[in-house]
Amino acid sequence: MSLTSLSESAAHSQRGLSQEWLVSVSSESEMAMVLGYPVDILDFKDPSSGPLAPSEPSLWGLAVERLASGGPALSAALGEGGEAVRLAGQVPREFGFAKVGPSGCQTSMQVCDLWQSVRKPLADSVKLVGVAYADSAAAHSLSPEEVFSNAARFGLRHVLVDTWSKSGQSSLDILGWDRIRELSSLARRHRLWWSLAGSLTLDIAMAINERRIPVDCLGVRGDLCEGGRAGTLSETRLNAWSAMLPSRQ
Ligand SMILES: O=C[C@H](O)COP(=O)(O)O
Repeated sequence: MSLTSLSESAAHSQRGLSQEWLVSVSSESEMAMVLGYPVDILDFKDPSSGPLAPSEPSLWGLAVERLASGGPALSAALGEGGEAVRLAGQVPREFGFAKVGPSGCQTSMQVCDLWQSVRKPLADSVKLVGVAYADSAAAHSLSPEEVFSNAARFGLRHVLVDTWSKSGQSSLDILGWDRIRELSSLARRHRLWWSLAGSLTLDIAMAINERRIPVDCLGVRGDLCEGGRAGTLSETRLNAWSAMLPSRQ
């Protein structure tokens, strides 16, 4: 869909997005820009270095200073494996969430060991989010269904489905509607808050709502940028998404 038709459909549609909205930012200036929009979760990552690559921890500290008097919940991408374990202790206790990638974890024991190692140095106030990759074979990781079940058994309350390859294929392209609906049921059954991300577009977000699939949060980066997810955030695209969040206008 072109940007013009995107804005038109947003402006004229009676439909809206009912989920929480997570937006990933990579710099102080992007953070400042996004704070002008009705974002629920401000997520920090370095999109040019991988699906879940961490931004500089100094940016986390700046966010805490900037949002001392309130604002969206803060989230830090910690990367995968050992990198996440090393960084976990630096996540400020004011952050709401820390996300760890499961690439290379091909058994329940491996993913639970990773969560255990990351959770230990995390402040108690920071909720650990178990990430599942839609393209799990490419990431050499457990499937989203397996991650959800393990997360529930391990005691996590938050999971996020993302894409590992960032090849342009969305989570929907990879999983299809039936599997997304089943993941939704699985999350409900396990009482997990779940977020869907992975090259989501506004069209996909609207289709999720039209189909009334219970997703708690939609995570976005690429569709808000000019020049791909490693490019720059676009006010036009942020406006188009915001216009679909009528309850928060
Ligand atoms: O956590 C959410 C991700 O940053 C989504 O990134 P993406 O929309 O570029 O796949």
